[in-house]
Amino acid sequence: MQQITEKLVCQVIKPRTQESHKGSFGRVLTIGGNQYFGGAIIMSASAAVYSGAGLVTCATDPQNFVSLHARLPEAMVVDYRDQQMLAELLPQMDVLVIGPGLGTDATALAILKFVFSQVQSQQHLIIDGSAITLVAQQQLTLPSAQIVFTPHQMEWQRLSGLTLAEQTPANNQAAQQKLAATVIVKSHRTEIYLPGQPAWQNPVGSAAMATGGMGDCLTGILAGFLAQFSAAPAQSILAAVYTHSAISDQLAQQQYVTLPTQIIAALPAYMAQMSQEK
Ligand SMILES: NC(=O)C1=CN([C@@H]2O[C@H](COP(=O)(O)OP(=O)(O)OC[C@H]3O[C@@H](n4cnc5c(N)ncnc54)[C@H](O)[C@@H]3O)[C@@H](O)[C@H]2O)[C@@H](O)CC1
Ligand SMILES: Nc1ncnc2c1ncn2[C@@H]1O[C@H](COP(=O)(O)OP(=O)(O)O)[C@@H](O)[C@H]1O
Ligand SMILES: [Mg+2]
Repeated sequence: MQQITEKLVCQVIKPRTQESHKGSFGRVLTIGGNQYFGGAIIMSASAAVYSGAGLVTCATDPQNFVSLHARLPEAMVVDYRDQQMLAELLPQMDVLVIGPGLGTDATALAILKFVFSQVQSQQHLIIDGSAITLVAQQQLTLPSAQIVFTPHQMEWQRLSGLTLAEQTPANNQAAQQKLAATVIVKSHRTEIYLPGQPAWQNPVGSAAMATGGMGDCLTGILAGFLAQFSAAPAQSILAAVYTHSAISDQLAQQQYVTLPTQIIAALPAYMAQMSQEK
């Protein structure tokens, strides 16, 4: 299996063009966070902002508006039940994230179906957490879009029908081809299945990352990278997966556990470091 390298990350994270503005670095909408899981979508939106997305909006339960603004005043908010507002916002977006903390109730399903009905074929759609569970349970037809699934092994079992023991590279690749989407199967050594490519493995990361919210954080990094490094989406996806774990490894030199919020805070410095390496 091909291993992602730091060199690949440096090829993606380049110094920014000075003649630029927030519109140059992409628009992201993160959708999720019910009344119980607000933290998940706050971490996703935060990771998108801290990894450099130009403009980030968060569609969530209004109960999360105050905490989101307190943590992340850079983000705009919208009520995820407000279909009229969502219909206006969606076409402006380069990247959509759906699922962190969305839950699997009727409200969540209605939001997911609405987003599937509105997304356009050129838009990147990152499907995570509860949204993966809903796609699997409800056997939803996937829309035409640039889809990236980010399941952990249990979510991948729901989506692919493969038990953990059956999740071999060959079986995973066959299941990914059936879905006709990019699939990031998250584990200790995460595997990335991109359409038309041999599989990739992430060689970095450790048990210091085994904390709730770590995958929510990854969705935001993926969104930030896809939004601003839009010329090479496959490379951006690989670089985002590596960056998430490499930052944890740096922090883990001094820490027993590395929190998603600490990885988010360290994103700008890590990206500056990578952008300066030859
Ligand atoms: N602060 C928050 O608001 C948080 C909200 N979360 C949200 O909670 C919802 C449910 O997601 P969960 O993942 O907790 O629940 P799931 O029911 O989808 O899966 C969790 C179970 O899968 C098992 N598992 C097996 N292999 C695994 C692997 N490689 N990685 C992770 N788990 C593995 C674990 O034992 C775990 O108990 C999602 O929408 C998620 O985004 C979680 O991200 C946790 C933090
Ligand atoms: N032991 C580990 N070694 C390396 N990476 C890990 C380990 N445990 C968790 N991770 C990483 O943390 C993330 C967990 O994602 P996920 O289970 O979706 O978290 P959550 O839903 O709580 O946000 C994945 O990127 C996974 O690869
Ligand atoms: Mg998750």
